[in-house]
Amino acid sequence: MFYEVIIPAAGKGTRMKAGKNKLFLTLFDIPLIVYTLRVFEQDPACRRIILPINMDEKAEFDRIIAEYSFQKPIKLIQGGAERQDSVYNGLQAVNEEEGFVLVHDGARPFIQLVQIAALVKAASKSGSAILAVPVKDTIKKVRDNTVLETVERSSLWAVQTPQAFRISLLKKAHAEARKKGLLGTDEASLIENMGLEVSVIEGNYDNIKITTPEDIFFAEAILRKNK
Ligand SMILES: Nc1ccn([C@@H]2O[C@H](COP(=O)(O)OP(=O)(O)OP(=O)(O)O)[C@@H](O)[C@H]2O)c(=O)n1
Ligand SMILES: C[C@](O)(CO)[C@H](O)COP(=O)(O)O
Repeated sequence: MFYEVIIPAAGKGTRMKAGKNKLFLTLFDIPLIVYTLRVFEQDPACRRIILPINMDEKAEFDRIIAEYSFQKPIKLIQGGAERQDSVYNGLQAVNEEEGFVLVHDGARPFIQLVQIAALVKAASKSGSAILAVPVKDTIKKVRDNTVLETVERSSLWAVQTPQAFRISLLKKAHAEARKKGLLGTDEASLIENMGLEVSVIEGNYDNIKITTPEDIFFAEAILRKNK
């Protein structure tokens, strides 16, 4: 099953406190975004990469793409104010109506091909599929530094990317969200908003999103572990 992947890469990396797009930070001297791009470069099922970026950073992305000799088509497009806007803009570059599209955070460099294959297979059946891992911590709702309630942990999963969708379904969900002014933190929530089923495939805990400064150290530990 072939697919195109949208890799949102237009964020500011505010929580990383690096003063620049965290995707340009290096892990053992290689930019974070290179690790993510390499996975899809190596996946024969991936036909094309669509990269929503801040066009002010285009020269840096062009330099990285040239330096690391990516051969697969990578289409740079303008990202948006929110991650959802960047993905929406990316969808406008997906020409087909049939087939599948994946959305994967540029900030998740450790996705593995075997997980992508399982995800696409699940999406081919249900139309929508996400990777997630069971929550390990106790989760509580808190307000004003006071516990409101403890959330039953057995049904809680920490959601990751990629998320895989039938193209027509995701386009409809984004259009519906725009109409309703709905802003979700992932694509699956827009599908759920339409009352549609989303399959969940268990991923692994290595597939972290590099978000805050300590994640760089976790990332380098994962790279050392997987060498
Ligand atoms: N307007 C945005 C915001 C985020 N992203 C991308 O979406 C992914 C996940 O977002 P996140 O981890 O939140 O990245 P940032 O938005 O850069 O981080 P922060 O929220 O700390 O600023 C990242 O690859 C980021 O580049 C994007 O393409 N467009
Ligand atoms: C899509 C996501 O990675 C699933 O966990 C997450 O919601 C992205 O959140 P962010 O704040 O945009 O990084």
